[in-house]
Amino acid sequence: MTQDSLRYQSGFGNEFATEAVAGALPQGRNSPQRAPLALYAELVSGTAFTAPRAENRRTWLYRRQPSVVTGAYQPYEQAWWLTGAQPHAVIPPEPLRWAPFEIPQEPLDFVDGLRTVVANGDVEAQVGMAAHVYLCNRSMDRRALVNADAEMLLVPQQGRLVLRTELGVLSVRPGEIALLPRGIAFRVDVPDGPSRGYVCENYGALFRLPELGPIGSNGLANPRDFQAPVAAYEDDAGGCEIVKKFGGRLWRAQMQQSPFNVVAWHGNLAPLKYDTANFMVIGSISFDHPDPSIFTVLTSPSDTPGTANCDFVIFPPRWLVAEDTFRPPWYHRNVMSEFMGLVYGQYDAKPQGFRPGGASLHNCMVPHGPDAEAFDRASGAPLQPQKLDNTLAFMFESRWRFQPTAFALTGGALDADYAQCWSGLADRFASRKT
Ligand SMILES: O=C(O)Cc1cc(O)ccc1O
Ligand SMILES: [Fe+2]
Repeated sequence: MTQDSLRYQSGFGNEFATEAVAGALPQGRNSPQRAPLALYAELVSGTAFTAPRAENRRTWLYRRQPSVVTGAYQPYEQAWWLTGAQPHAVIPPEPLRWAPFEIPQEPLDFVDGLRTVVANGDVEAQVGMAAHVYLCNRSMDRRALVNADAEMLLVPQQGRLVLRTELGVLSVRPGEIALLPRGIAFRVDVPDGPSRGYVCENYGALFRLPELGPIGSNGLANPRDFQAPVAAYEDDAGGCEIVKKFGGRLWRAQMQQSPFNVVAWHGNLAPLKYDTANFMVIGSISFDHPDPSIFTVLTSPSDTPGTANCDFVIFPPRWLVAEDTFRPPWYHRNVMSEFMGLVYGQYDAKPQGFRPGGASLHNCMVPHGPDAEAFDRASGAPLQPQKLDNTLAFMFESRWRFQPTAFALTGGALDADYAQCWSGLADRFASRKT
């Protein structure tokens, strides 16, 4: 499947309607006595039936066989994919950083190549999230993944992904992201070979676009730039292994048919892709460095207003024009916890040690900010308009502290010298000058 052959429908949370075969969608009702073309109707809901209308998400599928034909499940071993906070975990109280996570040589697909870096919350309480990396070098072969625990936000860093989902196909390259609803089967193909990226597994409320407040009715991520697939089904009857994440464990079952057998669907719960190049960036045009919340692409709210279960924030190419201002991020300690990754280029607060494919973690109240080199450069730079170009960093920000996993702490990528990047920040208090 080439990128160009794919068609998409536009809009975040829109009521989509799509059929791969004309006449497959029932008209005027969802569940006629006999669905057209002898298809089975199946409803999948992403919110409670009684969720407020503005938040309600569900989709009707018209398929060759309903999902119930999947047989019994057996446990599936994947020791690297972890879920939620562990009761007695010890969380280092200092800033952490990781070198680019290496893609192993051994054959690994998306499921087997997933490595949890940090996690928080409780999947049973539908609270919290995990940040993973995927490190894979082959496509999922006759295998589909169903995550009943969470929706998944994919941030490719190396290599394009072709995501075949029950609702159709998305092609997602680095710089783009994909949002896959809880419970919808998908397969990940890696046409470029060794592939790496980040995953936010969101156990909480569905990601949505942030309120715009005084920004008005336009800006940041515009709804129409989100793209949903059109219905597409496989004819293949060669069988398929379903790997299911359910209650923090993985399970497998063998299906005789492909789960990608949906001929038509309609509704507002759909996989989506989004090109971050379409993000309309707001910034300071006078002075001071604004809070990074202006860069929020998607937010998963918690039950406390304005205090997210998870915000997905990007730091895309943009102009810096603020006058009499230290332009990179200020030194700070935040109540929210920050997991960051870099898709490409350099991040202005950490021009060196933070590298594409790596990550950093600044948990609740852990002090951080520009390294000494960035501080010195930005303190003395002439404040001409400056384009921060060829760069894309991002942050998963959560109200819940992140626990790094054993893979994160002992897997070889941890940067033992991270704190050294601030050691050059000497006390230069002017009154001590002679
Ligand atoms: O720590 C970071 O690099 C992320 C970040 C960026 C910014 O511009 C302001 C605050 C913040 O936490
Ligand atoms: Fe920060």
